[in-house]
Amino acid sequence: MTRILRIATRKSPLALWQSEHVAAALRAAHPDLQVELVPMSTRGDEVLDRSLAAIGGKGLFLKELELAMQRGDADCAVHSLKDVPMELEPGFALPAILARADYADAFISNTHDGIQSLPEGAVVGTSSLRRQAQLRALRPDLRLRDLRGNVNTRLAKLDAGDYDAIVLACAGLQRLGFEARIRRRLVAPDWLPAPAQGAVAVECRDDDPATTSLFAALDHAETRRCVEAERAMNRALHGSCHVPVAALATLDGTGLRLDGLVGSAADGRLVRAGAQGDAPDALGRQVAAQLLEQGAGDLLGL
Ligand SMILES: NCc1[nH]cc(CCC(=O)O)c1CC(=O)O
Repeated sequence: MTRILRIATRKSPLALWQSEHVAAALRAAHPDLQVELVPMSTRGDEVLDRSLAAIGGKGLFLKELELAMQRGDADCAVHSLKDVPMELEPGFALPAILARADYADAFISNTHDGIQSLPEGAVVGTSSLRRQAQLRALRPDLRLRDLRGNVNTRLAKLDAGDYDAIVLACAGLQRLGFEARIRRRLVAPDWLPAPAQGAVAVECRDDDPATTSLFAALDHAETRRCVEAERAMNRALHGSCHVPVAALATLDGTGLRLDGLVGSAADGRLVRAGAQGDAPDALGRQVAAQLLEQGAGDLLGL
């Protein structure tokens, strides 16, 4: 009998793209498997009039999908890993982390080439405290305005003239065919992405070995090592995707390198740290300790 595997997914164009991407990889790895999407709405999608930081609560984009898995209405869920809380809900696991796409943030504008060439007092749209802190550090004069909604909505608000520029993740833009809108990739040393940005993860119940085993073929070991280091750093800072914490781990012949920063969205103060190592978890905790030594706790209100 062919097994049917149901993937719970949010309904945004990006979430659907990512879930289709996972479905295609699953079908390729398991030709007999019948894969279906179960599109659902989450609280993070529905509450658009307040910033995510203001709504608070972890896992705003996950809860409804997890309930569907617990009810047995879906076997797994697909997420942008950067939206997944550092501590998973008990009873769940991440059986696959797919190969990372572009990790960088993108500067997007119809009129300007980069952050430094924006005119004095220009209006930049982003609701991310991490992006706000880094913008303030580079350009204290900018006027930062909230910008919520899915990628397509945010681009439409830029085009409507509400902002001089906005900042979005390159990965989402590339996945949705908007690569041409990227005016500049924002990269180190000036700029770091969110922990796990650009990585897609599959979540399932941890008591479901039949589903878990299907995903072994999709897991990308190098990406997993990098995002584990980034998430371990954020976890040690008690971070979520709604705090001004940025991190990027890279792998080369000599091992892992992790760079992190913590900032203040209010005044643009930033503290930075970086180290090399082999064990992702220990490296993440080491860089977090260095950040705390330099005063990150004050910036995070710890
Ligand atoms: N918080 C929203 C979110 N979650 C994941 C992505 C796309 C990038 C990714 O896969 O990491 C985005 C949009 C954005 O930040 O521009």
